[in-house]
Parts: sequence; C-alpha cells; structure tokens
Amino acid sequence: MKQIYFIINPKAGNGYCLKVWKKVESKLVAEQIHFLAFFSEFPGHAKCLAEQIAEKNQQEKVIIAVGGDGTIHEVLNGLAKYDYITLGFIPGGSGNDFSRGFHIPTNPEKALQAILHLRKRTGRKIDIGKVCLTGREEHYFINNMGAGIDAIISYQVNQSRIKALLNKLSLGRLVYVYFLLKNVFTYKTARIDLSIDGKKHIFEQTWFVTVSNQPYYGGGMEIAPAAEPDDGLLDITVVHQLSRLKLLLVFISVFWGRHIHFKEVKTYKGKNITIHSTKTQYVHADGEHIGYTPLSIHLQAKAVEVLSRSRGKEEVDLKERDSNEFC
Ligand SMILES: Nc1ncnc2c1ncn2[C@@H]1O[C@H](COP(=O)(O)OP(=O)(O)OP(=O)(O)O)[C@@H](O)[C@H]1O
Repeated sequence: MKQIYFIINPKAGNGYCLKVWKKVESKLVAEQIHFLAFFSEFPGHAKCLAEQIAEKNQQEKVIIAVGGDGTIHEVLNGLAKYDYITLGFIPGGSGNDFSRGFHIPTNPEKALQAILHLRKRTGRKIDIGKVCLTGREEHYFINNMGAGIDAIISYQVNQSRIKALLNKLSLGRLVYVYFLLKNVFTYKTARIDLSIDGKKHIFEQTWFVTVSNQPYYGGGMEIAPAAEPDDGLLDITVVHQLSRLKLLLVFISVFWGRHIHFKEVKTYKGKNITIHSTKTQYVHADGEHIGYTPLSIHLQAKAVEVLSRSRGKEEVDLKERDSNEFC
C-alpha cells in the first residue's frame, strides 16, 4: 500500500481546517493507519512541502491536501511534475469547489473514509491546465483560472478581513457579493483577443474570461456546467457587452449554471488558449492571484492521478456528497 502524506493548511476556512484535521487525525489513529502529516506555515509552503515529499525516495505515494482550493492549488503545483504521486483532498476551506467538482464529501470523516476506500483502487487520471505568464513561472490549475473582474474579486476577497468575520458568522459567501457590488459599478471593461486552438476571437467590452476544468468556482457557482475534468478539453466562458445591471443578473444565474443562456455569454472548448487584453487584467488560478495578462494556457491531458469518483454526464446532486455511498 502507498504511504499516505497529509499537507494541512491550518488557516484555511479561517481556522476551521484545524478542527477538520483533529477529526481526521483521531480517525486515522483509531483505525491504526500509518501516515505522516505536515502543516503549511505560510502562503506557498504547501507547494514546497508537496515538492519535497514527491522528491523523497521518488516512490509512489498519496498526498492528501487538507484545506481549501488555495491549498489544493499549492499542493498540485508542488507535485504536478511527478507522475508517481496520487492526489487526495479533504475539504477544510471556505469555498471547496474542488470537492464539489470531484464529488468529495464535505464531512471530514466521510471524506477520509472515501479517500481510504478509493486508495485501494487505481486512481482517476484527470487533466490540469498550465498557465504561462510573461516573465513569470508557470502555474498549474485543477479547478479553473480566470482573467477580469472575477480575478479582481477573488484577489480582494483573499486580502480582506471581512472574509474572516463573515466566515465566523457562517456567511462566507456574502464576501463575494460584497466585492462584486463594490467592483461592478467601477470596473472598466476591455477588449479581449482570445485564441482557441489557433482560432481567433475578438470580444469588445469584456467583463471576464474563465477557463475551467470542472464546473464550479467562487464557492459553488456553476460557471462551466459542461466541464469534465477528464475529457481532454478545457471549457472557456466569456462574458462581454452587457450592462452593469445585467452582469449582476448573470452572476446570480451562475449559481444554477443558467448564465450560459444569455446571448452575452459565450462558451467554447479547447486545449491551447491565449488571452490578450487592451487593458492589463488580474489573473487567478484556482482562486489564487497569480499575475496579469497576457498569458497562454495549455491543457495537460490526464496529467494527475486523483482519489475521486467520476460522475460521467449525470447531473450532480450536491446533497449526495454527504451520503455514505462511496463505501
Ligand atoms: N500557515 C499559513 N498562514 C497563513 N496563510 C496560509 C498558511 N498556509 C497557507 N496559507 C494560505 O492560505 C490561503 C487560503 O487557503 P485556502 O484557499 O486553502 O483556504 P480558503 O480560502 O479558506 O478556502 P477556499 O479557497 O476553498 O475558499 C492560501 O492562499 C494559502 O497560501
């Protein structure tokens, strides 16, 4: 059996993750499962830890990220170049879009149970995206990346103190609404030149472009309802040429994946994408600020083995994530 390593972000979910870890740790001890655990001590540390674990002995291992989407993003970036590592995830953050998209239970004990069960089988090979920014190191994403107003919002949310306060009151989602409202009346749209597998598209007055590997982002918004993480394609969503008020309507409809029916929302699929903008745009990958446009994105097909279940084309019933059906 492969050795299991845990990388825990004690700050994820504004400290909630530590409680998650305590529960997971007790269960591991009770079930006499051998494991090694490491805590992320500062932003970027989870990436270093994952890299060091992957390098050690160069043997097959399971690395389980315990935290939010930022934690899994860092762990992914540490292990993406090592094809003998299997990635697992126990949700302990505030958004947890990875667990939504990859059908991991939100309950920590059930998530662990699912992971221990899935570890006995061959993992699922999934695609990831590689973002290349001018003069900066490459970044991999597992959920999605974006450029435009959504990237500014996620940057401001991550910096804000209100997030911690609202999370304590279990109103974490409101922080996105607050920053959306703050930006929607001041943000200046730009022309975006997009190339998808060599085909050029020009969009005037663009609010944002996202490139998704799985459907969810921003803590449960179904931005790319058709995205499948193992279909060898990335799903592109462009929102452009609409009024500020209509943009708010589009954002509301994203929670149900209905935004794709607006004529101002364009969707595509592709493998190699470039984004240029007349105005420098903020860029995020898995909700973490990584730089600014211009950039290129390249699909890395079936590049990472994950402990998750595939749902095929069935509709995802999110309530089921908490059921015991993994076992
Ligand atoms: N010890 C630490 N102290 C402070 N920040 C840390 C530490 N370890 C990691 N981080 C940073 O914490 C940030 C948030 O982590 P993460 O995204 O996992 O949690 P979250 O924001 O609560 O969840 P989500 O992204 O799912 O909403 C990341 O940007 C990461 O770099």
